[in-house]
Amino acid sequence: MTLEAHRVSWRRGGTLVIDDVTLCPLPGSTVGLLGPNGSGKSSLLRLLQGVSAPDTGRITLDGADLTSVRRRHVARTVATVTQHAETEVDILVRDVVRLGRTPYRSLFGGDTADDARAIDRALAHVGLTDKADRLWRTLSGGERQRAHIARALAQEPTELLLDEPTNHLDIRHQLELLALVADLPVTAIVALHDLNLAATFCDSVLVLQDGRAVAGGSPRDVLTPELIGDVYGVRARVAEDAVTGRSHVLFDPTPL
Ligand SMILES: Nc1ncnc2c1ncn2[C@@H]1O[C@H](COP(=O)(O)OP(=O)(O)OP(=O)(O)O)[C@@H](O)[C@H]1O
Repeated sequence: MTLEAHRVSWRRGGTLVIDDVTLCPLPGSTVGLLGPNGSGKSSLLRLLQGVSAPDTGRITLDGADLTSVRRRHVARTVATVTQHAETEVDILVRDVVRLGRTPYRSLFGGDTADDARAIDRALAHVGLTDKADRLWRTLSGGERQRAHIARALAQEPTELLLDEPTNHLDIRHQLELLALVADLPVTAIVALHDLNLAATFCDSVLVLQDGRAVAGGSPRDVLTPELIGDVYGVRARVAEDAVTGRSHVLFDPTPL
């Protein structure tokens, strides 16, 4: 399965929010979407999800225009974890995760053995098995975030779109979450602010600035002091970790 953006542009309220962006992830890879606040990361994820359609260009799923693919197929194939997906309704954690199985349901069916297995596996993956029967609103922010990830995993997608999934998470859970995503047999596109997490877990990164893709490739090639200075307006040094060979970004608080 491949979910791709081909030269997509999207205008909102007179602004070109996405400007001629192409993204063709390698199947199974983890792609980091980087860029400052307002650069278009969430907007590109919306287009990839099919929630909004680009004004020009195409989003394709396995080569077919996303607008022509059956909604149920998209709902099974593409899972999304967005920010601000909150509810105060009294619902159990397990039921939140169960929502991921909705695209597999028949109109009158209850849980199948496959549903139960997928829900249990997803809860275990994010370390929430022991909280499955808790009320959702009693979870901490980080636990809620992990429950959202579990919902997406229960869907058993081939494409996973995540918008700043490490928000709210402590460092251990940030690392665990991205390690989990990177190891999943899915193509994951992850909007991230933390350049070091991107360098550690992403196979490739796409950097957006004012809606345009200004750099793309391996974190090592893309995350240079020049690029970070140009795009984020901060002074940085980039070192190579002697053990992993991965880039490590060190920020200098003095202005550029
Ligand atoms: N409906 C809209 N009407 C007008 N402008 C919009 C609309 N939706 C998004 N924008 C603008 O598009 C730009 C990109 O927003 P987007 O949320 O995609 O950025 P982002 O990179 O995800 O930002 P952040 O890192 O702050 O989450 C912003 O300037 C935003 O104000």
